[in-house]
Amino acid sequence: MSGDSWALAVDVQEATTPSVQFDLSKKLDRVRGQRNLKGDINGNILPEKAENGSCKKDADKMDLAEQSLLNKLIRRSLVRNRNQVEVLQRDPTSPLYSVKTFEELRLKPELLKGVYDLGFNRPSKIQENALPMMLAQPPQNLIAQSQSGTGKTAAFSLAMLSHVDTANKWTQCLCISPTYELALQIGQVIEQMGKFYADVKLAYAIRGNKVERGIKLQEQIVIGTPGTVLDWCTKYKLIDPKKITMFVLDEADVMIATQGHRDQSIRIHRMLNKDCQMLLFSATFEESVWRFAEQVVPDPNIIRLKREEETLDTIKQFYVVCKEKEDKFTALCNLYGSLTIAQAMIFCHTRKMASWLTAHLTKEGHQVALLSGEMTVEQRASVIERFRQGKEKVLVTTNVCSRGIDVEQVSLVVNFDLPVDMDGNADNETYLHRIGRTGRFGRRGFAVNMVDSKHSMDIINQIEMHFRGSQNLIPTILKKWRV
Ligand SMILES: Nc1ncnc2c1ncn2[C@@H]1O[C@H](COP(=O)(O)OP(=O)(O)OP(=O)(O)O)[C@@H](O)[C@H]1O
Repeated sequence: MSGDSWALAVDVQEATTPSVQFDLSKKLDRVRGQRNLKGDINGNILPEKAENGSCKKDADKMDLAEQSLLNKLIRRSLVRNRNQVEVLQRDPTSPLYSVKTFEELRLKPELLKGVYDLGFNRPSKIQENALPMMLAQPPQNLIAQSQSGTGKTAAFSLAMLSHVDTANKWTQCLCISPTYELALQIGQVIEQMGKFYADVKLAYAIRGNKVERGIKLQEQIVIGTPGTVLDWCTKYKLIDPKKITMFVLDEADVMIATQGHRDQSIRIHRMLNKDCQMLLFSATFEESVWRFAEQVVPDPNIIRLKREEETLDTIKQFYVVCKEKEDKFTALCNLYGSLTIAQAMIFCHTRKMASWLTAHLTKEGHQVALLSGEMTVEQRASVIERFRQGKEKVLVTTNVCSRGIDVEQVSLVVNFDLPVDMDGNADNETYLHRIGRTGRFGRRGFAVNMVDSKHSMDIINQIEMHFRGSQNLIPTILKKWRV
């Protein structure tokens, strides 16, 4: 790899507080004037006079310097994470801001206890706005958009828990989500929040869950993936769809836009009563999907973000220019120190690429976990659980994990392959969901994108253009730093 083959794109001004910014900007100014770079173990970038050394030597020095800089940014940001949530919840421009307390949202005492037990002090903006709409009488439909990691799952989980009539021993709330992992995770949130509400019961309609045909479920809430939920309603007759009074679509845009999911979701929807309350949530809604949702959901309340509000400015985004796959691998190895400061997720386009990358990282002596679609559900559940517990610090995966997965400690997301749609164009929605695996609920996060061709440079440019807005300019965040 030559010294010019890749460069870490760092926007120091965006990524640091004013005092740090000054410090690092000065370093960058010095760095920009030099060809050869060297970093010390404290993450300081030291300029060095040009020598007659080989390209390899130059590259090594630059790698160390760039890696050190990123390590330093991440370490600093993690230290600042501690008070971040409280500060943001007092900032009216933040998606975490609210004027109300949980008490003012009139939650049942059992649920208030559950919320506080989880360590939540105040609701986020989406929770404050959506909960009164979801709990209003007569019931109202809702299509709601809020940035990744801002508490949507908690919001609709509280709505379902508040909605059920515990005297009735049949399924009243049905929630569907696109993946097995996500359904499990939502179920865990409901279980935690409902910990002090003993009479509410929950069932998981997910692959591998053994059930007896024809015996109606007594659980008031069912959470599952569309195929299994459909089977439980039709083939196994465990749920009477006519008795469902609250229907939640999580990651609603993908449920509508992906053909298999859409067909199944529509079939489930058609079986429900006309007056069943419908709640659709996602961090992203492409224009056409939004229009479709408005047609399907009668007279909905709408909570919608402006394009420029969709990105979180607590997630700092970079890109690394590489030549090819092997070069990306070298760049990734150079960043490995940054990946393991907290936890990291690395996204690949295909299962094959994810396996290749995992095998190569392992061969280099790095400890990484792999989660991809061809694994059994038991294997997938075990991998995600180990990652959640921090047993593995780096998870290599595909789009199967791009949405919803909530692991607080993830401080870095790497797009080893940039997200593209079937036509090879930028998949802006997936990009936002992938990087949203970090920066959860006000925490700071980093996203590093690997660019290895003119095509992938075009993709980055398309993503920049898509999210360009007056407030939150991705181009200013995705500035390239070339040495
Ligand atoms: N009011 C709150 N106070 C503190 N933490 C909260 C609050 N609400 C949610 N959280 C935490 O914030 C994290 C993100 O919440 P959640 O998973 O509900 O976000 P989301 O909007 O559904 O994310 P995504 O768009 O990725 O699906 C979780 O760890 C959750 O426990």
